[in-house]
Formats: sequence, C-alpha cells, structure tokens
Amino acid sequence: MLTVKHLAKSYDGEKKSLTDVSFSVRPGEVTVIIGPSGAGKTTILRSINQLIRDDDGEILFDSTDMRQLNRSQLRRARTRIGMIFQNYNLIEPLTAIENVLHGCLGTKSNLAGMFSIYSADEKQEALKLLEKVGLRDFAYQQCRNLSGGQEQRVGIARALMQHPKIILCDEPIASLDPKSTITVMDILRNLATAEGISVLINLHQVDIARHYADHVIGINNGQVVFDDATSALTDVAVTNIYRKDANQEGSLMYEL
Ligand SMILES: Nc1ncnc2c1ncn2[C@@H]1O[C@H](COP(=O)(O)OP(=O)(O)OP(=O)(O)O)[C@@H](O)[C@H]1O
Repeated sequence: MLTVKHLAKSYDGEKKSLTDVSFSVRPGEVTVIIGPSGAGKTTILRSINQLIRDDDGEILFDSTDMRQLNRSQLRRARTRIGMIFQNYNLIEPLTAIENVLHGCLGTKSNLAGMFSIYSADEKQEALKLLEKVGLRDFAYQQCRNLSGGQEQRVGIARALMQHPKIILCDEPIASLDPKSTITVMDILRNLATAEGISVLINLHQVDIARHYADHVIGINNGQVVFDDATSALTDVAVTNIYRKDANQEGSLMYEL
C-alpha cells in the first residue's frame, strides 16, 4: 500500500540526508522506523506526504507516485494520510472537538474551510472519535488545558477524521510519561489490528518498537540498514542500527 523506492534527499545539495532508501509498509501493520538522532527518520516521514520535497526516487501510495502529483492531486492524496507529531500540532485555544474537525478540512471547499462550517454528521463523527480515544468528556475543553497524553489522543482523533489509509507518526510519544505512552501506543496498535489502518512510526525507544511493531526499519546515516520482522530485531541487530560508523562500510543490510 506504501512503497518507497530509492528515495534520496540533500537539504543543502552537498550532504546527503537520505541515500537510496527503499522499503514497504503493508496494510494493517505497525511499522516502526528506528535509528540514531539525525539518521533521517523525520526526513523519510515528511517526504512520504511531500511536506519535504525529496530529490529522487518513488513514493508509491496506492500505486500512485506522490512525487508526480500536482497541487490539487497532492491535496486529495494527503486527505488519506494522517499525520501525528511529537508536539501534537493542535490549535491550543480551540476545543478538542474543533481540532478534531480540522481533520476534515482537506475535503472541504475553501469557503467552508475558512469559516469552519461543519455538518451535523461531521460533528457527530468527531464526538465518536473522541469517545474512541477516551476523551468524550473533554470534547469542549480547550486543548491548552489538556495533558500531553490527552493532546496526543486528540491528534489521533483528528487524523482519524481524515479516514486515513495510513497514519504517519513522528515520535508520537517523545514528550509523554510512561502511562500516556502505553495509552497512545495501544490506540495506534489497535487502529492497525482492528481497522486495518497502516501505522508508520518514528521512534527512539527500541523496547517500545519491539513490543508494538510488526515490522522494523533501521536507518543509519540516511540508509536502510535493517528491514525485517520485529522478531528478527536481535540485540546484535540493534547495535548495528545504532553503530557510529555504519556509513563507512557501504551497504550494511544486516544478515540474520
Ligand atoms: N531543514 C533542514 N535543513 C538542513 N538539514 C536538515 C534539515 N532537516 C534535517 N536536516 C539534516 O538531515 C539529517 C536527517 O535529519 P532528520 O531530522 O530526518 O533525522 P532524524 O533521524 O529524524 O533525527 P532525530 O531522531 O534527532 O529527530 C540530519 O543530518 C539533519 O541535520
């Protein structure tokens, strides 16, 4: 459902942030990307929905290359790709339900979007999604009064309002305490298992990756150095993903 082929990116035209990155994400699976700081995880995620324009490669989302779409085609394609951020990216003075409703802005006319005009059905759906993430009672609270874990759950409900086929999560638990981490990861896991939504997550926590992922991609210095089922993520494989000199030996695809 998502296949990335030979993705390359340099921000300054000199240093390569991504070199020939290829991997696939399967429907209904949780795929976790791990790797050292600066390895290129965020660049990969943001290239998928073209928040960052990469330099080369293919990003096939439902067989369409995201890199070849014009503005309106890209806008349409993005409506099926949810995004969850480390810092939640909510509009803090707005209520939880208003933020969730923003998830369907991409499907609205400019005028309806500008004046935040939502149908009764859309409001009902937003309430149901808040219920799904355990926040029905907080629907009319301003997001600035919610905890970090609650804000991230609003972010998930907002992504679900898009009816996504895939949700991209950039370090979704980096700012959360252990209890909120489990709540958020359980919700993401359940979306994949119960609803068949693909979930692609950048993470720093290897133990969380091992617990929740079906598949793990290891990135080091802009290259894929591990691409396998979570059961294959041995301690040796983790050491290889995080090693400092991985770039000096060409392809280090770990052999199991
Ligand atoms: N806007 C930018 N301009 C220039 N270089 C950038 C920019 N964003 C990222 N980079 C560089 O690209 C490389 C990959 O960065 P990226 O943020 O994708 O890594 P990451 O694995 O997500 O790191 P972290 O785990 O610390 O978030 C790094 O060398 C980084 O310095």
